[in-house]
Amino acid sequence: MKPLRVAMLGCGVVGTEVAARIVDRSEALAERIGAPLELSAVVVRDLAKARPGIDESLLTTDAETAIADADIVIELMGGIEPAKTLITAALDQGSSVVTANKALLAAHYGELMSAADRASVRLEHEAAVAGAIPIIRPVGDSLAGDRIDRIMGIVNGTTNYILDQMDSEGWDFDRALSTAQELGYAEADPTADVGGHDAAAKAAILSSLAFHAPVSSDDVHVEGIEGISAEMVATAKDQGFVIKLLAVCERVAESPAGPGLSARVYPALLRRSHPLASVRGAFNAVFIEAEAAGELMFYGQGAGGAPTASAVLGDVVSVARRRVLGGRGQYERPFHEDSRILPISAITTRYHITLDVVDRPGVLAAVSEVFADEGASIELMRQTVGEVDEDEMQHAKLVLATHSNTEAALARTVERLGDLDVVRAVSSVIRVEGQ
Ligand SMILES: NC(=O)C1=CN([C@@H]2O[C@H](COP(=O)(O)OP(=O)(O)OC[C@H]3O[C@@H](n4cnc5c(N)ncnc54)[C@H](O)[C@@H]3O)[C@@H](O)[C@H]2O)C=CC1
Ligand SMILES: N[C@@H](CC=O)C(=O)O
Ligand code: NA
Repeated sequence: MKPLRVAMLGCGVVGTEVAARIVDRSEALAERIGAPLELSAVVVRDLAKARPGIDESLLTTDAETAIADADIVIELMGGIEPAKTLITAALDQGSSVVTANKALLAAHYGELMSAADRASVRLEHEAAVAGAIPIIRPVGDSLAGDRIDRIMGIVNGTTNYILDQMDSEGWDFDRALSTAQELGYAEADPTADVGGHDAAAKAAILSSLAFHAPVSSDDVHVEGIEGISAEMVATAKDQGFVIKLLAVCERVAESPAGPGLSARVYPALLRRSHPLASVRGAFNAVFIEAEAAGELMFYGQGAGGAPTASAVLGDVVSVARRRVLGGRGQYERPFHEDSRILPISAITTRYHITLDVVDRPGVLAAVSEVFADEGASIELMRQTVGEVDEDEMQHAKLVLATHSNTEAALARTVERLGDLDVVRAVSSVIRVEGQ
């Protein structure tokens, strides 16, 4: 059978691994597809850069010609433009596209999927969420007959690596981040990882698929790990917790703002016995709660060249098979459910609040009064003796674990605690997830 021509756009950490495998595994891939794959072009920015293992004659800076000449296009350059224009051109001419670009998908999911639909081709993106872990197909296809109620996961390898190295090795933030970059886990601009935006893009894609409604990255409440200090990591550890950057996507049946969907990303405490607490390094894990299936858990490498290449190549085999067999496969489109996104203030969570207080009678009463006023309640309070300051005032550290309450009530409580005379500083506020 005639070879299927594959153009690859971008040849960095992931692209290098994908190109090498298309060549090295050509026989096995041809068997699985029913036709050989031919890497027809590798679009790069810099032709002079050494790329061991890649046939130099394939390198080009001319993306348009490479696409025009291809049956399948793999987009691994990242970013919104020119990726969006190039993918659209590929789809419009009838080529199937495989991408790992979550930033682009989370911003323009509906538009790009419609372009694929119009041209009766596929736009596959398994690598865009949780790297090597098969999660797009399970959520979008395998569970399409069920009702997904909640997804909670670690979906960013870089931040999990950073938090894990701080927790287990006592590394500082900067050292952990630069090592994550060296290992190929981080985005070209690592503030996307650290600021939670990469995880938010993944939460948007998962929410769209799980809830059959358009959810974009702008709909996701995002907090990153910039504010997580070595002290917070150590305190969490002392108390039997670990800090993880979590993505939570859920259907909320009741809230002060009514029913709706919530998608959010923030660092949170998990008990060390929680299954997500043992997710180390750049690994990811995703828990799904579905009405009929019950609980499901997916675990594996969420970042890095080779693991991501595995997901990309799975998609390449899938779209190539379809070209051989004919037919485009089924898409659910347009999304048919309401995407009423709830504000974070309407969501129910729990907080751990650490206060630096003056150690004198009446402190606990003042703190408790604020909680009572705001309708929030304390589950646990722990006080440890602090330092004596320059005014010879004895300080104490007060850690308060709250019961579940709305974010609005907890935020107001924290604000009012900070205004109390006896509170020198609100040292940290962090949510708690899991049992
Ligand atoms: N590195 C990882 O672990 C994972 C990455 N991804 C996604 O995969 C994509 C690629 O990521 P990496 O390989 O890590 O990034 P990278 O930065 O290592 O590679 C991107 C390559 O594309 C090239 N490029 C960018 N714009 C270009 C243009 N206009 N023309 C030609 N070449 C261009 C860059 O020069 C670079 O060599 C991104 O969308 C990323 O979000 C997804 C999952 C995991
Ligand atoms: N930068 C991302 C790469 C994979 O999606 C991450 O760290 O998870
Ligand atoms: Na995946």
